[in-house]
Amino acid sequence: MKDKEYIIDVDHVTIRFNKSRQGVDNLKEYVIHMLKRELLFQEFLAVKDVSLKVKRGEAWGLIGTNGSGKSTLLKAISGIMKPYKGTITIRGGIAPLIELGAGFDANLTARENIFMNGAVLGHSEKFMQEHFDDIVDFADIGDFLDSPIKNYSSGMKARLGFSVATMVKPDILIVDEVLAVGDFLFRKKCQKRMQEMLSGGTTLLFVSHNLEQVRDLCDHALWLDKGEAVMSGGVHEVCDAYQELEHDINAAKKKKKR
Ligand SMILES: Nc1ncnc2c1ncn2[C@@H]1O[C@H](COP(=O)(O)OP(=O)(O)OP(=O)(O)O)[C@@H](O)[C@H]1O
Repeated sequence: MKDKEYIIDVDHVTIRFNKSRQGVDNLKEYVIHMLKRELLFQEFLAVKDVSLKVKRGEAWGLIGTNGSGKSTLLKAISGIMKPYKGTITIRGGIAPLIELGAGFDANLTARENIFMNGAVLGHSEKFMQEHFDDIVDFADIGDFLDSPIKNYSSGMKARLGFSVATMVKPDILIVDEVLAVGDFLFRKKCQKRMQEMLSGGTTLLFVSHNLEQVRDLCDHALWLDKGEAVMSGGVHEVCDAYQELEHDINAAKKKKKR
């Protein structure tokens, strides 16, 4: 297959952070530490030499324990951060739903935020007016439409974010754990909308600790552990292997406690 047929092509990507040993709270402290040469660069690789080739219309689940690099990889795919090594090629438009409330101004109301988000996404006011009722209906935020977002619960923020991001069918939808805060009914509603988008040809990258949801929605999975790709392939094969290991670790912990 020619590489061009991949809508997302992550090729041997490494992402590096600086974990300096000193906690620095302000510029004065920074200068003092720097002068004392205490502020050493401490390299930390959150993603190590990971490749991920996704074809148009595929749905990939990213799984792994806390801190395994899932969100960091998604941020790099969304263009929020640059890889230290390797390349990422994206052939389509992305709707990233990565951090709760990202893209919203906490001091503005939901109504104002919907229009502001639309403008950021390049939609006209007329277009937003046409879609406004659908967005509000799906988010089901009712009486809070004219309250500032800072007064919203995390579930309400997730509803609004999901509703805005999926208003127009994107080529690629990235959903990172934001649905975890939504209630059961809302999660079901989102799952249905994601399934409809998948049937319509959207490509999905989905991070969740809920493996049942991953199995339901995705056809492929990538398992990350401490930044490394442990396994990638069919969703059931990868989830089975991951759950087997989880089961073994829990059994070993129980044995140790006895
Ligand atoms: N801005 C940052 N600076 C330094 N280290 C970071 C930064 N962002 C993430 N990390 C570190 O990178 C590692 C991977 O984090 P990441 O959020 O990608 O993991 P994750 O698999 O999404 O975890 P979770 O399941 O808990 O959401 C963690 O050890 C985290 O502490």
